[in-house]
Amino acid sequence: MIWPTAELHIHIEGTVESPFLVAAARRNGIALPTYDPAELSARYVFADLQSFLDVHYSNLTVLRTERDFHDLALGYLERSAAGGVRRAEFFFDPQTHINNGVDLAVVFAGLTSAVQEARETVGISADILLSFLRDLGPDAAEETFRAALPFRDQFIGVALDSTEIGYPPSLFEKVYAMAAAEGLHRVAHAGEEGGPEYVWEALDLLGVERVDHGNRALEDPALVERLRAERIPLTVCPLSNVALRTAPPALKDHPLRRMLDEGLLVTISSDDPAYFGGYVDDNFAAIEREMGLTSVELATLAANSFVASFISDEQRAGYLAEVAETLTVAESLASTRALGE
Ligand code: HPA
Ligand SMILES: [Zn+2]
Repeated sequence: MIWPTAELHIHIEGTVESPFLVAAARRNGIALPTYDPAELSARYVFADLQSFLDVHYSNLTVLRTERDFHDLALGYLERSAAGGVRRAEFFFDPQTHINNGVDLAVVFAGLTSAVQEARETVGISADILLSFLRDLGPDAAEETFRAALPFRDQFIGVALDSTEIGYPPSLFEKVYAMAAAEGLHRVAHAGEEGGPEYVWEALDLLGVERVDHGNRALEDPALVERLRAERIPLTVCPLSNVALRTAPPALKDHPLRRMLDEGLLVTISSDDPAYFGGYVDDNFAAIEREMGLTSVELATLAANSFVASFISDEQRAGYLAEVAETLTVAESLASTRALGE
């Protein structure tokens, strides 16, 4: 079953599939360790977040031109639309590209034209979140934010990613206040590798509307209560967590089970699908298969994604009706199967 969903935790740079990487490297004359896409993908075995980020940032030197960013984002939007995604709110890391010598105007031009094209061709609604690299520190984030202000109408919010431990949300209070003053949405990665205190800080000091990952919030009962009471969404990425060893190796042991049981507003996303084994539909298929989630639970996750997304109430109502219809179909298929057994 393909569930209609909103994908809320997706790094556009993490959608750089190996064949695309090789093609862009050849076009732009950038050296890669190998030009065999299968060999590149075979190297994607990670011990933790940092070991992934090292490979990821090294790959991203291939992205140079407006076309590169356009084709990357369009490829993601088309692929995810085919997997049921109706709405995507994707991150990009401006600092990575600026540090690679690419002008911010080039990045925005490519991404924004892809968003427009995909809306027309495959009917997906998408918006862009500007994400700061926490390991480059608060001054760099503020400088990046000021550099992005001329493009204010091309992104709807700010985010925080990269190496978590040692770079707590508190460092970024000022830049988040600047974003709030601009009327931008605010989200942040917290509790992926960092402890519950990172999630508290993201809520209390950055004023985030959603927490990206948030897995380690479960270690603190008072925090779980806060997330539940305030209906704060967690954008959970099951296949990413297994690949980066931030969850147990077997999906059946993933904290998603407890999050659902605790009544948290959990959503499912793919994070960096080119590296972690799949897109949102692949994540749904994996949790259904490995965790034995019921159709009602899968529908809840799909509905939660629209509840948590930055869309109008009218759009939300339309998407939620679609989730309800899909649940009806899933349940009738299940009862037909049961009758045949
Ligand atoms: O999962 C992630 N965590 C932090 N930073 C990232 N940048 C890309 N993916 C990630
Ligand atoms: Zn992420």
